[in-house]
Amino acid sequence: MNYTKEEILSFLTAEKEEILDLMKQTVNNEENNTITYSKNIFIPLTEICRNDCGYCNFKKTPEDKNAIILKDMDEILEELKIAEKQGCKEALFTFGEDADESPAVVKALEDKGYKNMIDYIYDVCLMTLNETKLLPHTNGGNFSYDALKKLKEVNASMGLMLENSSKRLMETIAHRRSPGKDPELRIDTISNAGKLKIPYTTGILIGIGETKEEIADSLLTIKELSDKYNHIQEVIIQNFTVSPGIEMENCEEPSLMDMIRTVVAAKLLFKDSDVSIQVPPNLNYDTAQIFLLCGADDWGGVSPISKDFVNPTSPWPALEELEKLTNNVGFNLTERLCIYDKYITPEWLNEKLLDAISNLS
Ligand SMILES: O=c1nc2n(C[C@H](O)[C@H](O)[C@H](O)CO)c3cc(O)ccc3cc-2c(=O)[nH]1
Ligand SMILES: C[C@H]1O[C@@H](n2cnc3c(N)ncnc32)[C@H](O)[C@@H]1O
Ligand code: MET
Ligand code: SF4
Repeated sequence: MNYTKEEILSFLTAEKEEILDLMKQTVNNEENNTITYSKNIFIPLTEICRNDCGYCNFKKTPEDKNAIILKDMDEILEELKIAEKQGCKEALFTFGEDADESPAVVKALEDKGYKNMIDYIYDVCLMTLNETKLLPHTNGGNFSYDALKKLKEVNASMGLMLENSSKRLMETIAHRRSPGKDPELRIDTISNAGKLKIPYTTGILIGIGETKEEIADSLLTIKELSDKYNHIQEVIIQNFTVSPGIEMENCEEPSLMDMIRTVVAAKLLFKDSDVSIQVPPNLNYDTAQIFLLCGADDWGGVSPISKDFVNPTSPWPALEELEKLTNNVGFNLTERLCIYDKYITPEWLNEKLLDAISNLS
């Protein structure tokens, strides 16, 4: 639907009967009762990052003894093989942005015969396709048009969280040390992915100091990108989660009501667009079911073997448990690939990727 900013804002501030009524609107017209997830393995290629987000518990510096400067291909392949045995179908490569601005990473790349991070990521994804049945999904921050063009060849889908479209946040604890979180830059990356026809995942992070108006703007920004390029397969509504030691350790997590309102608003906005609304179950362990009643229809990547390195203190529910809690509120649970079915066509994928996908079934 095409809602105005005022209408979205009214969803984001709805109370009592009003929010219950909106929740009914999100679910009632649901043609099918299916909630999806992707069985994956999460592999961080590097923990070095040019940004330093106030909420981040992932990034490390080269001085950190345990930092992953650059994960070895052999090690990656070993992990992928274990994942394959467990039936995982997605290799989620998530890592710090522009890590090769750091001399420690440049050195590690040179030692392996690489000049830059993009060439390394490409070869890791290519290895994944050649040596395993898993499909790569890369989420590693902003990439240039040319880098995206290259990575498209070896990724079934890719992703980048918009986080929020507000420039103001660039002056706050959340993003003041993160040039890569400039919304203009993120919108450019997401647009370029659209121009290149890359099936794409994006979303917003709730509870990082944004106003409701800024949430409304962010959702409308994603809607505009989605309408223009049709490449947005899912929108993640992610709640900021405190973990010990982050700069925003003492900041408040978003309330359940605000998450409910945001999921409802996102669902209503994207209802006619065939775009999924994803809420990660591990960040909402006790309340996840409520979001299914607000129109969320995807749990995202769930891993039976790796942790969520971005939110390491939030373990995923076991798949049996996820199924139980999904069934409990009247929905079925179905596995999906990292690329949604409607994108599995030559318009979106090259032959190599189409072959890899047909080998899966
Ligand atoms: O386990 C996680 N998976 C995250 N994923 C993975 C995601 O749930 C799945 O890879 C996609 O749904 C594709 O199957 C992201 C993927 C993106 O493209 C962009 C952002 C994220 C964020 C997370 C995250 O914080 N934790
Ligand atoms: C991979 C994605 O994880 C999200 N992310 C980063 N740190 C946190 C946190 N503390 N809580 C929740 N989500 C977070 C960001 O949105 C990033 O883009
Ligand atoms: C590890 S966070 C996710 C990938 C990237 N660093 C970003 O914030 O967009
Ligand atoms: S959230 Fe991503 S971009 Fe921000 S510091 Fe962490 S790794 Fe870097």
